Amino acid sequence: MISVDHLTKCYGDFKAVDNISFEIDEGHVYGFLGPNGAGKSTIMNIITGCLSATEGHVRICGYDIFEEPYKAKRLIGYLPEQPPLYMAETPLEYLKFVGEAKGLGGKELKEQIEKVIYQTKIEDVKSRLISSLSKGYKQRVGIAQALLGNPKVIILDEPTVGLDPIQIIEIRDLIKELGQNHTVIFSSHILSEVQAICDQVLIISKGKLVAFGEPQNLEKLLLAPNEIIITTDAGEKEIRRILANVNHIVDMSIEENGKEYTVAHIKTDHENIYDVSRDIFYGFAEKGKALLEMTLKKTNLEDIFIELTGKSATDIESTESEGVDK
Ligand SMILES: Nc1ncnc2c1ncn2[C@@H]1O[C@H](COP(=O)(O)OP(=O)(O)OP(=O)(O)O)[C@@H](O)[C@H]1O
Repeated sequence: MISVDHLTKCYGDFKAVDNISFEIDEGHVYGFLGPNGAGKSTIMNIITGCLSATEGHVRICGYDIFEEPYKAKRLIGYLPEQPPLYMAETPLEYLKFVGEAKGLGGKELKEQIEKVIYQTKIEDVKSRLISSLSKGYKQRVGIAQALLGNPKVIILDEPTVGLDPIQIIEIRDLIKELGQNHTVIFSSHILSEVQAICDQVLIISKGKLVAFGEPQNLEKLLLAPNEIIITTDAGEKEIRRILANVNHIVDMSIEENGKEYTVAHIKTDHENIYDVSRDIFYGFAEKGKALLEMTLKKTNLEDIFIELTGKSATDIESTESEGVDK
């Protein structure tokens, strides 16, 4: 349904999104999880056609967002981080305005407005000025405008930020409900939130996609080793040739130190690092090159985990063993 292919976005010299690729299937709730500044909003703004990309492609149901923006954008409803609300209007007036801008009119517009007001539970406030509504209700009005036109995909950028705990629960429930009839993508920097709502989670850090998987495996994904360090007697060119045939390598750096061996740091997004280390082993064996040493290491994923949860792996282990003792 959504295909993101080698997407990169630079702001001047700064790479906010770095060569990201992923596929989104129909009918699930996807969470973009990452610390502040990870690049979540930038990716969402590009997917929705609000921002250009430096490199790469985004296709919505086969339509390229840059080449066929009209067809692609009709399939998406978007709530940006700052909801584009007109404070001096009522939700009814605002939804009429947005609906008309989306090409709706007459009976169809009236019916759709009634439907989104019902779905987002804003019936009681529909005739009050938006400026007088609580943050939670303003967010609901923002979601209502995204639903107009019945788009297949709903994209919500940090929809629970700034809400009180009760409003947060209500918006999370609403997202789950929307997931029954739409493909929903939302962003968050709260691990427990995406664990509670999503079918699939994409973890973004420093502009890179560092993990993609089911929420129940998230902690495992974040705490698993994701770097393989090899020492070999092959040279840099040969290493690159061999590793080009190994899947799930997302990054590598090679130190050729002028001695008879070379050290390569290889990063992988595979949830089972042994599948990757096995392929590397056979790749070198096939070419008759010795692997003198191979080490598996956790890199930045544990730091991301700590940033998202405030807990370290040791905290998690001690909580688990406390649970066992009881
Ligand atoms: N217009 C811009 N010009 C320069 N840098 C930008 C611009 N917009 C975003 N950035 C930078 O790009 C990086 C990614 O920003 P982005 O807003 O996409 O992150 P995010 O994951 O959505 O974070 P947050 O949750 O804090 O909004 C940040 O370092 C940010 O400062």
